Amino acid sequence: MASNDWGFPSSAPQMADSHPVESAGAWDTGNLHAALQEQPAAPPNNGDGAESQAAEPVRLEQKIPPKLEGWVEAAPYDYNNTAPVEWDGNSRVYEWDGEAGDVGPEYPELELTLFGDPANREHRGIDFSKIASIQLYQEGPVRVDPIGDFATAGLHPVMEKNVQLSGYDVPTPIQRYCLPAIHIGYDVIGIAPTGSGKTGAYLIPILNKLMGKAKKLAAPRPNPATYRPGIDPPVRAEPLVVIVCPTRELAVQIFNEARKFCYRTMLRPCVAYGGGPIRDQIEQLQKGCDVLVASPGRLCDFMERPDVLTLRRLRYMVIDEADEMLHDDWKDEFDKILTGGEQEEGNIKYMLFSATFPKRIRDLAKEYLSENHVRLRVGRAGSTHENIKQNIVMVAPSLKRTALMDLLNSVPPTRTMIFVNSKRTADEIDDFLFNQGVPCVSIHADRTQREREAAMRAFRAGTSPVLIATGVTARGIDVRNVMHVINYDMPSMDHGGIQEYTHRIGRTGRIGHRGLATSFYTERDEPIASVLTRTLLETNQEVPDFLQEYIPEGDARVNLKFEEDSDFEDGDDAGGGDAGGDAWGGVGGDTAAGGNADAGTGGDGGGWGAAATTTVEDFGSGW
Ligand SMILES: Nc1ncnc2c1ncn2[C@@H]1O[C@H](COP(=O)(O)OP(=O)(O)OP(=O)(O)O)[C@@H](O)[C@H]1O
Repeated sequence: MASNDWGFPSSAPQMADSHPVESAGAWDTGNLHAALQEQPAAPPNNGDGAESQAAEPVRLEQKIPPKLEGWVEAAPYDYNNTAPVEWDGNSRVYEWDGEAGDVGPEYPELELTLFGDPANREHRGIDFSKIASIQLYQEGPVRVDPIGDFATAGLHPVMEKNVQLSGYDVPTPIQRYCLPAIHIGYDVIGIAPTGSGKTGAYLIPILNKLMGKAKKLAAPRPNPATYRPGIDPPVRAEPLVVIVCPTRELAVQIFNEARKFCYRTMLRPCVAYGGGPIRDQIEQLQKGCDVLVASPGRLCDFMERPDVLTLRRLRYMVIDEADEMLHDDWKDEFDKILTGGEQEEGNIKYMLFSATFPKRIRDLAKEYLSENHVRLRVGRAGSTHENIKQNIVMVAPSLKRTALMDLLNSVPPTRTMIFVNSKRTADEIDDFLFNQGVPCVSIHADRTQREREAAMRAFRAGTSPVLIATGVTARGIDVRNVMHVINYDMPSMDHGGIQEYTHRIGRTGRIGHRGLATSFYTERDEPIASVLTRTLLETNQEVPDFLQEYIPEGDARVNLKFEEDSDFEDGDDAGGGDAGGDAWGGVGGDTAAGGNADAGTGGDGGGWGAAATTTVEDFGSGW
């Protein structure tokens, strides 16, 4: 389709021309095509344990539609497939046979499974000049000196190798500060944009710190080389590290990262998540578990079985996607996890991470974190970054489906995530797109875990490059080369509002890559209009005509104010010390005025979440 009535880019070159801030090349077709060529027809080894298991999910109609030009063929779900389910939680981990000292030997075959093909390991296309210019703010009673690179970070040689194998050449800003903070032994709150490496920011230093000490700290476990499940006596899981996150998909993803960083160490990672096979999960735990990644419901369930799990050895508790975890829906589980598992208070370091930062996290932090904790923030909490080009398109509700097809046809076929606000819409859009020949899958809370895992595998493998999801199920999901995020429904202000928008569009433009986010806007979305407009302005995006009336008066960029900042409490900074009120709020402002900002190369205001012209005062002053 050459043109359309919706204002979509009608071809990739037009996208290049229409990008308001980037120099030539940011949106050229070369980037898009290169990314597309990185999607192999056969499932690639993404190092996520998904390589050989792609399957398709359920949808209402199963007749195979004609293939849509440019896309791989849409495949129906195979109800006759009676093969045993390959649960993600059973993916192979490095197993130490107890004889090799603190560090185990290399296993090239497992290395390939964990880290993928060496040819694909480096993170091509990352704009590290941008990363170096990102501003980071430290606040609170303690400050740390950042590391410059991984080589001089004091990592154990095996961890350094694992970092290399993961394709990490240069630490991201949140990693530069988290590594020393966790190494020294502080509690940490880390707030950084979507896709900026928060998982590595806590996993690398925590596991590094435990390396070499596992013999002393970890519970005894059977020798995996000789252990016979069901015959030999099992052990109870006594993890040193627990990582809690809100969704099953994210738990699996973090587990897969932990599998990489635990390679050749004595530390054994496990994952526990709702919907997954409880028996298998218990069997895994009974082989010993040092690092447990879990969704809250299943974790609480296991905590009630003291023969399966105890937290008495716990040293590190990480809460990922902390703001979602603090949602009232999770309150009971959360209280229980933080206080009800035999853990020894005083021995545990707490870490909270998220891209968005509502007041609830700050209150929780005060309750659980030690007074001497480190608070790190990259850009304004909840800000989106300029790597993502954001288009907002006015669409009549009745024409959304047509608009969606036009949109998909107006850019080259690429890995795409489509967000909707209800499970029903997810089903309907999945059905609709499938029947149009679009190779899609969908996930939402009513799907069985088997279907959810099959859908994620197919999406990661590229056999179904379009994923339809409700917002919450896709929190934190990291899939390479998602080039386009579509908000078929704009997030509602009652369910996450602009923070939800930030998390959703953050599925693209990750770790220095570029991405496109297109959001359908209807008259019913008026409640989000004002904060959406300010978000667009903050990251130098084009504001469409129908949102012009929401641009703040005066110098628009200077007058940006965000509700979530307005409840920052003055004088709540236990130590402060840096000039200018030590705020976390500054977005690309003058370092002197903005407190303890680290702008790497001096900052051009063009980094992730950084908008050059806003001042610190606009966002309040500290906690
Ligand atoms: N230093 C690094 N160099 C190269 N790639 C990295 C580095 N750190 C992390 N990555 C990769 O960047 C991607 C995004 O990282 P991650 O998922 O941790 O982001 P995040 O900040 O947790 O995002 P979100 O807020 O959306 O959950 C991952 O694929 C990860 O492997």
